[in-house]
Amino acid sequence: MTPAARLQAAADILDQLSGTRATAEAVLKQWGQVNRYAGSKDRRAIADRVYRCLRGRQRLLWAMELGEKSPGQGRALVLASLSLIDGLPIEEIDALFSGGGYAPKPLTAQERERLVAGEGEAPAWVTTGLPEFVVSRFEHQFGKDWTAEATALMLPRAPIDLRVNSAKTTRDAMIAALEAEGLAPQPTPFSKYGIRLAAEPPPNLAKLDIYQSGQIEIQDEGSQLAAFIAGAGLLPGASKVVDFCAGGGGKTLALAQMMDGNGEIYACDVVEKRLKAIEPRLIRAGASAHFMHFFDPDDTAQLELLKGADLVLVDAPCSGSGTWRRHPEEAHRLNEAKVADLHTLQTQILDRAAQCVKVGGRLVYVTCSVLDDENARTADAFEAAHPNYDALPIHTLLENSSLFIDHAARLTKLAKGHRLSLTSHKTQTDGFFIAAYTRIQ
Ligand SMILES: C[S@@+](CC[C@H](N)C(=O)[O-])C[C@H]1O[C@@H](n2cnc3c(N)ncnc32)[C@H](O)[C@@H]1O
Repeated sequence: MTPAARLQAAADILDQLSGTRATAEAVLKQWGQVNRYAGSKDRRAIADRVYRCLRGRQRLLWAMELGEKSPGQGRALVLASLSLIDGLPIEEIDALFSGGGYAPKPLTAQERERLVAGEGEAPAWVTTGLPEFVVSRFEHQFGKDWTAEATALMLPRAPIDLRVNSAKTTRDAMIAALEAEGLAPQPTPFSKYGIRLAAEPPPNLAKLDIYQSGQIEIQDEGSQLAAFIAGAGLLPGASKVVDFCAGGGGKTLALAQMMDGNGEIYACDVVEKRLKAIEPRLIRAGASAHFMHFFDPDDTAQLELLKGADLVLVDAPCSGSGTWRRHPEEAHRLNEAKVADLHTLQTQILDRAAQCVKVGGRLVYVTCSVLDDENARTADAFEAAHPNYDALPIHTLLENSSLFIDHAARLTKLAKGHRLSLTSHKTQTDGFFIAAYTRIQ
């Protein structure tokens, strides 16, 4: 493909994305399957352009004087990205937008005028890339750090983190194996089982033997820490662990690793299809002895089966705003009404999950959101409604986490009592919120 044809493809994919709920990754993959003539270099260049446009979306739309819902955004985003992000002069853009062959149509007079005018004085929410309604929340939550927090969350491409399965191998062995593949792995700072790879060039991990044999899993360090903090000092040893919102099983697997073959883990979710995805992962990781369970929120008999747990982890459905550096397209699909609905759902789920913890047992609430509506506010609501739970200070968990976590003192400093927020700015992880409780009666 010519560079110009790649730009047209990126514009088409961006248009397709604005009319779907699918992730950018899925749309790009599907495009590659349909357009077989595109080689791997073409696909990489197109994906790179799409992500540049998604990360800079607010700023680029602003410069082209387009609103959130204006049609024809794909072409405008690509044009503005060439000018404002890549710094191409207008003559070079003209040469690419020639209209010949598979190249995009020539610039209109209006497009030319906007490109020449540049972006002018854009307000902060435009330059940080946050959705507009999130800006006041960030200002309130992070004070003077809010732009640094927003920029770290929205603009850079996130690295790829792996969790090493200690039942099968060691981190040193996996670092050596990845180096032998020509990659440049680094140990993550906090998780003792974490390895970090640069996002570029994207490594094809699924083809590696160490992946296929369950020695490594892809999991952000923040997600590893959430599981390791939840089980700190309790695992291995606890006999009944419930992963109440197990989804695809990222944290189930990390908990299984901590359990080291002891006890039973109940992986629950309301979406059976998601749970099914855990099975092959558990088998690959050598943790297939753990029990899996489909959970219907209206079925009290199922809830009975889960009661008496030593640990219940509620990795609740949330906006996923802490992962926007990986899924920039999701940021612009969120709105205030959805956030309010999520807060209500989270309090309902916590209320059910709390019934499953035995007296003396532990409940840990986790989100991959950076919004107080889903974090502090949901925790406040839970605490107000459950006087039978005491706050469990994060520092006591971190003091008992040395099997799994390094530099715990740095994390302790970030904790506020029994609550801990990880952010892309502060911990170079996806954004996570963790709140821990002990059931006292
Ligand atoms: C953040 S995701 C879980 C991610 C997963 N724990 C991991 O680490 O890969 C939240 C999950 O909660 C599930 N969920 C939604 N409503 C639920 C409910 N009422 N009870 C239990 N799970 C629910 C969703 O289907 C989704 O899989």
